[in-house]
Amino acid sequence: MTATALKDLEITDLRVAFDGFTAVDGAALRVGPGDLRFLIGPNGAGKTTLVDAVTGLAKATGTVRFGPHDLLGRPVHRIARLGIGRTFQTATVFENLSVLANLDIAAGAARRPHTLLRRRRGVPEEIEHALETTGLAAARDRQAGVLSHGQKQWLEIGMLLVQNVQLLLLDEPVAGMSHEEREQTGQLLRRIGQDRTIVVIEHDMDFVRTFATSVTVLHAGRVLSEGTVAQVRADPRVQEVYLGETGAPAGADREA
Ligand SMILES: Nc1ncnc2c1ncn2[C@@H]1O[C@H](COP(=O)(O)OP(=O)(O)OP(=O)(O)O)[C@@H](O)[C@H]1O
Repeated sequence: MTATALKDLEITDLRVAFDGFTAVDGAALRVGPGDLRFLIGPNGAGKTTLVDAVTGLAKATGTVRFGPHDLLGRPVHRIARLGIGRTFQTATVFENLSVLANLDIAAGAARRPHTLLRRRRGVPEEIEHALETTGLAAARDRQAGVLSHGQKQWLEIGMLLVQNVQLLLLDEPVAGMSHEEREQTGQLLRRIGQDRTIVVIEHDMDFVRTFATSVTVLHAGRVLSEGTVAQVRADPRVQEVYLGETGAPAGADREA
């Protein structure tokens, strides 16, 4: 297996059912590092459920592999230990703690017990690096609760970076962000996506157009179309169920 394939996410025939309702119905996709993949589609298409299945939160059948590892059937914490992390639509940071403390706790989850016991002087290198990468270096001593919406999302991404996450699944990271924050988030994803595998669920088509290198369109739990932004926008099936001829999402309650 090549170094790149070691970080490939490969999903085949994925199915998730809730009480007889099939939310993901045979979805398949493959994505590797350096490819900023966006997962788009109407409300209820199964995007979040697909990510839940990859991260162990939803019971699924089919296969989900990350590099050499089969993920289905593994508990959430074991999947996390394989270097797989996600963010949710609402950032989950410790609001009463500083940015630095949040990163330290996240890094602690990935440290070995003997390293945890050792007294540490200064800020560990991986935390310093995450502060720089996410643009939060100047905000390191601020309480997470007073950060802007965008900064909280970046902190959450930073918390994944210090855990050395190699596959990131992000659920609508720019929802509620200012234009400038969106731009900064896109640049951040480009930076960290060079050597990590990233899948972003997104409704904001301006953001998708600017930053996606490839797009998977999900509809009714299946992959309807896949390709570059231009290719999926030109696909009549995508126009019919989601984007329309103007490229604006239909059937999504958030506007681009
Ligand atoms: N725990 C659950 N129990 C029952 N049905 C669920 C559950 N989670 C999701 N569903 C249903 O599965 C379908 C897919 O939901 P999902 O949240 O994955 O869609 P989505 O594409 O992420 O939508 P959105 O863009 O609105 O976030 C929906 O019809 C939803 O109501």
